[in-house]
Amino acid sequence: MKEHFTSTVLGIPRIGPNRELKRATERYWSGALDAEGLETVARDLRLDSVRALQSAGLDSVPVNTFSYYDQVLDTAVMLGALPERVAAVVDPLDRYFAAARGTATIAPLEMTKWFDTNYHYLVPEIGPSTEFRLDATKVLGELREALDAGIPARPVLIGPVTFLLLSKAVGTEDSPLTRLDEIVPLYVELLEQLADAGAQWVQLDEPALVADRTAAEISTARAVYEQLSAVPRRPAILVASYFGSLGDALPALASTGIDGIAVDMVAGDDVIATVPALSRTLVVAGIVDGRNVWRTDLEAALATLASMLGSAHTVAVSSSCSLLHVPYTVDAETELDDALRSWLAFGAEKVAEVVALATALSHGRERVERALEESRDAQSSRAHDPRLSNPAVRERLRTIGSGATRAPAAHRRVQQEAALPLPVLPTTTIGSYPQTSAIRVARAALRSGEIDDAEYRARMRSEIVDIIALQEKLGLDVLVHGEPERNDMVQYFAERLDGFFATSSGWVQSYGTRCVRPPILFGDVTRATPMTVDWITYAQSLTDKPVKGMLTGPVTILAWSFVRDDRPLADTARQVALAIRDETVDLEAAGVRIVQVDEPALRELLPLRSADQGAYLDWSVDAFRVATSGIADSTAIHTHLCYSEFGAVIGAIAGLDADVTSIEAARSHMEVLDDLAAAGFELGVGPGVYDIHSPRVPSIDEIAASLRLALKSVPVNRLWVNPDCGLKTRGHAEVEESLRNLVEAAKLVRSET
Ligand SMILES: CN1c2c(nc(N)[nH]c2=O)NC[C@@H]1CNc1ccc(C(=O)N[C@@H](CCC(=O)N[C@@H](CCC(=O)N[C@@H](CCC(=O)O)C(=O)O)C(=O)O)C(=O)O)cc1
Ligand SMILES: N[C@@H](CCS)C(=O)O
Ligand SMILES: [Zn+2]
Repeated sequence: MKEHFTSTVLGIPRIGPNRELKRATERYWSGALDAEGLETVARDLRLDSVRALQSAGLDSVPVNTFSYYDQVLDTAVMLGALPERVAAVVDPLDRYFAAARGTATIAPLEMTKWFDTNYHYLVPEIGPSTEFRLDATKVLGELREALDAGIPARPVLIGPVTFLLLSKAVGTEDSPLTRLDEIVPLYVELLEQLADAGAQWVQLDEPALVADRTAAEISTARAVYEQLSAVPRRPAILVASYFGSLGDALPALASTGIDGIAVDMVAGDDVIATVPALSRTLVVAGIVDGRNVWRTDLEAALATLASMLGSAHTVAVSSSCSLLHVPYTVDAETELDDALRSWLAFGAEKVAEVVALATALSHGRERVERALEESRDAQSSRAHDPRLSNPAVRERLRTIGSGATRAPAAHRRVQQEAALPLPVLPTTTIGSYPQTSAIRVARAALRSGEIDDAEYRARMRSEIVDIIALQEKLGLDVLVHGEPERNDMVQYFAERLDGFFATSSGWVQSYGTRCVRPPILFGDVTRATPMTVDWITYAQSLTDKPVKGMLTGPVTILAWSFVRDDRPLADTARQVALAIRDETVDLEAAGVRIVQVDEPALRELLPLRSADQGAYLDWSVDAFRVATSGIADSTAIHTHLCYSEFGAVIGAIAGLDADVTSIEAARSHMEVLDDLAAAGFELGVGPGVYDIHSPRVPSIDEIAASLRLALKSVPVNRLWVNPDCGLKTRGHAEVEESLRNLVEAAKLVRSET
């Protein structure tokens, strides 16, 4: 075995402790900062991060986990696999951003969920025109930068199998995986270049191996790593898995000549002792949770690690996955009470936990007695805190039981048409209108005390006046209030529910420069007072057209929060559902006739292994039904789904039993409609008729063509007309033009029916 290390993490956040990279990149895009200025910000952030990891005591430090946008896009650049359409952009940085975000004339790469996280990657397009060619500039640069600073740097790269499994075939039916024999030689060349540059170890990430894989795919992975490990001049190879168990891929990888395997001991349950070949390999034990924010129970972790050592393995301690998914440090949180603070570990605190565990393994637990004691105290404080348990909500849920349902859909439909007549092909939007800088500045001013609550509300009301006026002018049929008052569709609710607390600086990258501040769900969840009724009723007071109530569903609230790990997720989902149910009832009592309950993350939480999916779909559908079955038959429930390949959840979408489902469909050319029909879906549906992820304004003809296509799969009396998703990231001018065309297209197609 090559000389091994004892402590590491698989990756680190990169957006900057105060979102410095986000701000610098957005300034570069707007022309306010040049490329050199942007690179200076980036280099300073990289060096600060790796120096902090070294001084915290890690003896192997990941590098090349920095990215200007996304690590999968970086890998595509490294392999020469950008689509031909961006080649016309001469400057490499601008070409990179063109692939990520598109330009006025170039469509960007598709963006999709990174496994079951709230991070999104760009999907490489592999086809006949792809000519792979190695360009290792980025990784070699970041390696050199760290080595020059005296850091024991370990370059991190996406492995070849995962890269191709995450790519999509374009212009061919052949799976990208058939191109392995073209990219493996590039990885061989890369290993040689990294060795020459002084890398002792390299990390090749293969998270795709924790999902269900065929025997053929696993033996392909084995063959790849046999080939790579046979390279004579190379760094030691660590193959990293995360987000679940490797299962059969573990013995397959262990049988090759690789030097280390990282296993996720939080989300996975691989049993190291059952794979004898692992005794030749460094086992990098991902025992510190890289995805949630709870402090590690160090005693329990030490016991697990000791049993691995007992079975004669060489072990290094690590995070279970990259720390990209957690905020930088708890130290930045100024508004937490001491008890809550003591339960948490963000990025920096997780690194300290890794170091404490590794020190205990190498030098004995007495060296870290203080850390062990603090960990024990935190476990005990959390277990006994009265805020964690609310007997009333538990009792309420027991009485609701399972299987909450409404009357049959056909009956509801009659009631709803009588309560709220609408034209055929009703037009609507998904909820949010542009979150302008004026809105965010007002919110920042409220936080800093520069304006008071009354002034803030007045400003938001004035936004709502404008948004309602715009929709009336455009002639939309079902209006929304535009969500100006929401910092985020999950955080807004979490800030108003008991059982959650919000962070002040806990930013996590969602995609590109877009970040979220996931709230922390720590105790039983209840709703003290209505959360949205004032805003919706105000919007309704401004118009005779119906305004939709707008809520986020229980599964999405959980998916985009850090959730408690001391209760089953299914129970917590039902508690959140009850809070949303109470809100639907209050909206209805205030005269609202349509309540939309968004579940864009329904697909995201789907377990990666099919064996676990059925149980998840059961409880997630049940939670939605608990949330939406408290109202009269005459009140319509709408839902909205996006950001997904819906395949495995199509049946569940039907199971939600929402009266109308708006669903992302523009990019898949309405294919989802046939899938829904095949799953027996017979309710209202609003397939998105244009993609809101791009500033491009769709023409009337284009939208009309989408509607005609949709009408081949959905009867006219069930079809709604709406964009793919909310408009919060778009600008006012393009929104107005796009929606004008949407309304015109609906009129045109109505005249044809
Ligand atoms: C639909 N999506 C969402 C996901 N997850 C969520 N939790 N929420 C989502 O909506 N996952 C899947 C997708 C991902 N998509 C997006 C899209 C857009 C964003 C985004 O725009 N994020 C914003 C931050 C949003 C926010 O919290 N805003 C706050 C704070 C705003 C702020 O930064 N204020 C400044 C001062 C004001 C100024 O000068 O502009 C400051 O504090 O310094 C708010 O509005 O109050 C982003 O900017 O990244 C995320 C995911
Ligand atoms: N109502 C939300 C859904 C986003 S998925 C919005 O319009 O932004
Ligand atoms: Zn959406």
